[in-house]
Amino acid sequence: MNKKIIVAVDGTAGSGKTATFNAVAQKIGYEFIDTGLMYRAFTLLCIESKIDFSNKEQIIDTLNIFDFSVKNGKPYLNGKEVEKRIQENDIVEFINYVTPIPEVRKFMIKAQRAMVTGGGYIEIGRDITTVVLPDADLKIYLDSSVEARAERRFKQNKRLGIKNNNFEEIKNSIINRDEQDFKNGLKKVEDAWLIDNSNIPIQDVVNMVIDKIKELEGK
Ligand SMILES: Nc1ncnc2c1ncn2[C@@H]1O[C@H](COP(=O)(O)OP(=O)(O)OP(=O)(O)O)[C@@H](O)[C@H]1O
Ligand SMILES: Nc1ccn([C@@H]2O[C@H](COP(=O)(O)O)[C@@H](O)[C@H]2O)c(=O)n1
Repeated sequence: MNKKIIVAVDGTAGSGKTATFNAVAQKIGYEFIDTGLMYRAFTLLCIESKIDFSNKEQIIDTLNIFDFSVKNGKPYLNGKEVEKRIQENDIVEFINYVTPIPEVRKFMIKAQRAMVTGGGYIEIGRDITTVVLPDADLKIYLDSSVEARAERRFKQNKRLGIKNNNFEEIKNSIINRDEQDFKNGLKKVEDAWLIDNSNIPIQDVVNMVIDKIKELEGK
């Protein structure tokens, strides 16, 4: 019986981490953890709590009332399902106030590490290969051009009926999030497999990754 492994994935905003690795996890029977949902849900809680985002102490204090869970693949904030809400534009507008705060990252990293209790997990984010799961069996860094990412997000927002869907605003938002993510430590580590999917259909990326996981399971 092949042994399931731990897969850690980092990558730039909108590069396709969720769509690609959710599909991989479903096809091979792995648990899928999207750590970005936690940061988005926490940012929503800060918005709903009407805190002053320039006041770090208020953001840190909000951790005390932050209860996050995933049920049937959907994110829940303090018992309320928030899957579509946390993809709205105001989340991205405020998230860069939240993600650089060490106390917030420490809280999230502890929770994200505890979710992976052995083989059979795929965890995605910005600091998974570097901080959360540095000993993962397979590390992947997913990237695409800014143009490709903006185009995809624009089309995705249209499909989801997200309000105020503007291509240039999306492109600038991606550039700003990249800038903050790199400041927060996003990088391709030496032992990570770089996949640039700018011109690779998602299904081909899914198949490439599954082949690699199967190879490593058999070792
Ligand atoms: N290889 C690909 N070719 C074309 N479109 C893709 C590819 N991979 C993903 N997409 C599409 O790009 C969009 C963004 O993908 P996704 O939301 O999975 O990115 P992400 O990295 O998880 O984003 P975020 O960092 O904001 O959470 C989705 O519409 C997805 O279907
Ligand atoms: N491990 C992580 C995951 C995410 N972030 C920040 O949260 C933002 C939202 O994440 P998405 O994957 O849904 O885009 C993201 O832009 C990062 O700034 C993080 O810092 N660490």
